[in-house]
Amino acid sequence: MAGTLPALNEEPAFIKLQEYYNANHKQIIIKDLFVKDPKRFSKYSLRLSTPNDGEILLDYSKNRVNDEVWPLLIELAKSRRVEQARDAMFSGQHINITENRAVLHVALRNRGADPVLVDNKDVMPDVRAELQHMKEFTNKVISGVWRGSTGKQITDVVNIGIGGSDLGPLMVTEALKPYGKGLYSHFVSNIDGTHMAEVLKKVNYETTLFIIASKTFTTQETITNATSAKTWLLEHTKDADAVAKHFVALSTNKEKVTAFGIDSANMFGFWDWVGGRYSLWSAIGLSICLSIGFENFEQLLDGAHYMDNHFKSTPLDKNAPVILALLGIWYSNFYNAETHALLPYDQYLHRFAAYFQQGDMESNGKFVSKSGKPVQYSTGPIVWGEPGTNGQHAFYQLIHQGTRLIPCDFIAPAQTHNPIGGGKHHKILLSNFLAQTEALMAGKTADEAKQELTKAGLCGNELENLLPHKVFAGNRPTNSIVVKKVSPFTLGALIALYEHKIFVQGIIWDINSFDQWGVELGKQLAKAIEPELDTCAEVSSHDSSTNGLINFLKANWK
Ligand SMILES: O=P(O)(O)OC[C@H]1O[C@H](O)[C@@H](O)[C@@H](O)[C@@H]1O
Repeated sequence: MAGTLPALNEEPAFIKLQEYYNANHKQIIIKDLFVKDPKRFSKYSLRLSTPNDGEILLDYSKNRVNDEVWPLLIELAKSRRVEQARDAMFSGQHINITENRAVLHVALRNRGADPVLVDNKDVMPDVRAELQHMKEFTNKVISGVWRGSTGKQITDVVNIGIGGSDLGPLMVTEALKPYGKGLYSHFVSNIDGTHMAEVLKKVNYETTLFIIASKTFTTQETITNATSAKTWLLEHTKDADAVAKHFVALSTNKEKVTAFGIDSANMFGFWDWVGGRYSLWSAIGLSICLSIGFENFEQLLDGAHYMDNHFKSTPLDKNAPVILALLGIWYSNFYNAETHALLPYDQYLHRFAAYFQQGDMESNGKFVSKSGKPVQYSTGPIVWGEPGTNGQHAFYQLIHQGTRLIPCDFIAPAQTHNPIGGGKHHKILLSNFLAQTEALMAGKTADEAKQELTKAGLCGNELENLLPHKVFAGNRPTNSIVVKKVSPFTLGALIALYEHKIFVQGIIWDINSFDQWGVELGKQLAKAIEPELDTCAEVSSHDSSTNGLINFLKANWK
């Protein structure tokens, strides 16, 4: 396990970077770096060959990084003991210190024969047994052997979960729709009854399977939604035994699952060393299996395992997650970038940014270091994004010409699943992806803009007034990640790439990326407020704003 680290801002490698930044950052102009170095692309890009799914290209050459900064960033990773921390995670040490747990989502996709030890016990036999259970169940449901209580084949699967028990399965199910086996997938997460009500309108009780996904099985939203689903089913069937045919649970909490009325034979388990936001590889992935079939789910695991091996065995300067992490640190901690955009040029990846909002912000949204002291530097960025080209017509204006620096990751597949119009759509999509990264980097100078305006027939005051609005400063950094196709394998690799990026950043910032105490306070207060909503009397126990809001709602909800 890595020893105690100095505060990041006192780390010699960090101080060196700070000095370098102070003296030189104004001269780091990406487009000039390309002119100076014809080999820049090959120097600052990686090609990872997968066994069957082509190459994954990571182009990080369009960044404000030169041959002097890069070694300093690598030195920072070394001095923060990233390699030792990585090995501590893979070897099952209790790196989640506030919950005293190992962090071993990598074991869930350990496709080799190696044991993975947690507290001296090999967890792999249990992992494999649970996968086998998922496989058998998936095959039974898809083939129609598993039937509803009235003997009809299951047609619809409703995953009821929230946070890590929703976002991963939802994102992957959407991303891998072309691999669908014919069942309709639905996801209910929000406590807002509208979410459940709208799904129930679409499904038939005789042919619907509800998957109750909750690591703790105590999450208010999920248990309330699950109870409403059960009530709905029983209103339709009047047969209490129907629950066994229409409800399964994914959880670490057998006691609560049984108390809810789900037979433990219909429960798929996992372990406390699987964090919610890293759990799609566990039983929480059952709705993914039911959507794309178990073999494709295994491909997803294989892709993640491939990236795990890359992360484990590649020197830091050629290590894709480390590279992404260091670039993020460069912009967050030196350029004061506050956000990071994830921009997939693939409609199937439309929930990718939402998924990594939890992955990144719940992991690295921390203000104290592992030792409990407030940090004196920025930690996790605000992560956001939408698929291209939609985002271009919404928020790219600010990325191109706003006052903030927004590092962006562009993610694109070389091949589409839907080559409609003879491939025309995909060609246009890809040209937009390429144009955006080029435009963000190169910008448009006042001279160039002037020439354009002159050509368009403008002159005099009219030209001079418009000119400043037509200038693009450029030098806006982007990474481009290109896969051959969004397949189960490449998606698995892509997710693991970002998981490990988040891990590396957490290590450099010296924070615990694996707890989430920040979600607790709101939950506690909501529990206290709920009974206050039951009474008619005006409330005066809070601050005047909260009292005012409660009393307004009470006066208006009938
Ligand atoms: O799976 P569960 O236990 O229902 O938790 C769902 C979610 O709850 C909280 O918001 C957090 O703890 C998340 O990390 C978690 O994913």
